[in-house]
Amino acid sequence: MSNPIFEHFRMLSQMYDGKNNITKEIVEFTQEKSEPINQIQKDLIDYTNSNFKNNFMITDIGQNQLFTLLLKVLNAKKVIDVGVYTGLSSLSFALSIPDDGKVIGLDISNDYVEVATKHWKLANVDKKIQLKIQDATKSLNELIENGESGTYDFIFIDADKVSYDSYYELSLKLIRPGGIIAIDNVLFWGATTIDPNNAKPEHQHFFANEEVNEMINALVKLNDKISNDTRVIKTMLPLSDGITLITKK
Ligand SMILES: C[S@@+](CC[C@H](N)C(=O)[O-])C[C@H]1O[C@@H](n2cnc3c(N)ncnc32)[C@H](O)[C@@H]1O
Repeated sequence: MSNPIFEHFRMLSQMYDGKNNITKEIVEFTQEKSEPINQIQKDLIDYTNSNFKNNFMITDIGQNQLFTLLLKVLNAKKVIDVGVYTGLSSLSFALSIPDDGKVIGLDISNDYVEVATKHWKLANVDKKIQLKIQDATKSLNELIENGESGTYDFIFIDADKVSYDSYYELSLKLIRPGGIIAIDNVLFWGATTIDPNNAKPEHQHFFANEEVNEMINALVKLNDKISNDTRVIKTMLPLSDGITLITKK
């Protein structure tokens, strides 16, 4: 897998390892002091890190600890995972919901299904996860057409950045009153906080790739839209690569 965009992302993720001026040691400290993840979650992280060059895509431990807490508080039974990858977020969701709960996992790629399902089976939660492999916008529209609007407790958005606005609008339809939508990568290694026209020389690398630029633009627009969106209550957390939590008014 020598996709040039992956190499660019790898460089960015290495440069911004101590994200948001919080050192790696501090981040690890917060994770150690939080609800522990289980051995299968740890194995899945290790397996992904050792076997996939695009391992920067996996959610981190702190995010999954947050999901565990939020799902318990919400008494969640129905969850949508928009962007499954090797299956960590779906695994965390499935572990946090009751036996009759369900996680709808949406991904466009078959490349990671085997790894994901293997770990879901090992954790004995595979029956709670329903995977749909096609464009996530199409899947979200299908859920709406199936009459599932207003029935989901939690929706995590972590797939194609340029499509985030569509995911957001469709999620607003699918989420129940009091449910939470979580949007990942809202900081994008800090790029969304920088004005490209006044970027310092050390930040120029963010805008050096057209495809990455398109993603940054989409995220900047969505961050602005959500911050002015009177339909919702929101909070942007500098956790991991930035995560915005949203509930409908
Ligand atoms: C950042 S990863 C998700 C990480 C995952 N949530 C985790 O916990 O590790 C993004 C995923 O979105 C998928 N993806 C990209 N474009 C998509 C699209 N248009 N529809 C559905 N999935 C898409 C990719 O195949 C990739 O697996």
